[in-house]
Amino acid sequence: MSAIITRGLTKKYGKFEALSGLSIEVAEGESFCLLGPNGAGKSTTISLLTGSIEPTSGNAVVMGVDVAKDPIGVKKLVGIVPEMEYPPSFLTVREYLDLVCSIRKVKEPKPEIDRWIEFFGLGPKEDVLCKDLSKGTKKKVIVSAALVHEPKLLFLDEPFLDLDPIVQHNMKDYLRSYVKEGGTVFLSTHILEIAEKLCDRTAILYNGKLIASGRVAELKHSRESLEDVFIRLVKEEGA
Ligand SMILES: Nc1ncnc2c1ncn2[C@@H]1O[C@H](COP(=O)(O)OP(=O)(O)OP(=O)(O)O)[C@@H](O)[C@H]1O
Repeated sequence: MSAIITRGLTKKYGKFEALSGLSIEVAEGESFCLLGPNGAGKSTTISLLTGSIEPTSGNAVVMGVDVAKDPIGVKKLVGIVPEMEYPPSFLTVREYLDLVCSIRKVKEPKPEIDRWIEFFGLGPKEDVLCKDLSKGTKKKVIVSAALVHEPKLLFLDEPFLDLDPIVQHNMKDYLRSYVKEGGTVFLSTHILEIAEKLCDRTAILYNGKLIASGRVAELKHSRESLEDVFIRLVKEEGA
């Protein structure tokens, strides 16, 4: 079954088209990477797929749910790490994760919360108000909140930003095993080295348009890295 299907997905702000007729399909159990220069439309795509904004035209179906018709229904099924989001300043780390578990109706929240607190080394900070955390620690809390209800599909918008190299490494390992066990990852990142290691397929956006998509290996010429592919395709498009 497809985890994500979009058909002609378009978002306009006035006359400006932030996303133009995106049609893609992501299978369950796949690790899919959305790439593109600044302003290409990556966050717009994730916001449309998670029901945070409405499309101007076209449609998206996520885990069998039509996003425009049931945006709340989609949120229940997926984990989301938005690009720019901080946990609520007035809650401690544990209180926030507790709140997320109760909203997502996690049956046994404590072991789940303990698991992510341990994974991200948040133990010494679990009773600290989120407003008093460092930027990277806030990111760890946001990622924990996306994972704590064990969703089958993860939307990750620059999830590695602000995380130290050890945490990035552990996250990569976790995401690999998550996909191996049947989870689906939809990742947007500028860290192409990570994208190359994690993703089976990719789509590259430029000025809101899809300029390339396919298996990472198939987009490469001979010895190219994903970074080489990205720079070549974006330069060709720009020219
Ligand atoms: N609310 C808005 N009103 C007007 N324009 C917007 C709005 N939100 C996004 N845009 C524009 O849509 C385009 C795509 O933005 P988006 O955030 O999706 O890009 P991105 O690929 O995620 O970029 P980055 O890599 O810099 O995060 C940009 O030109 C942006 O300025």
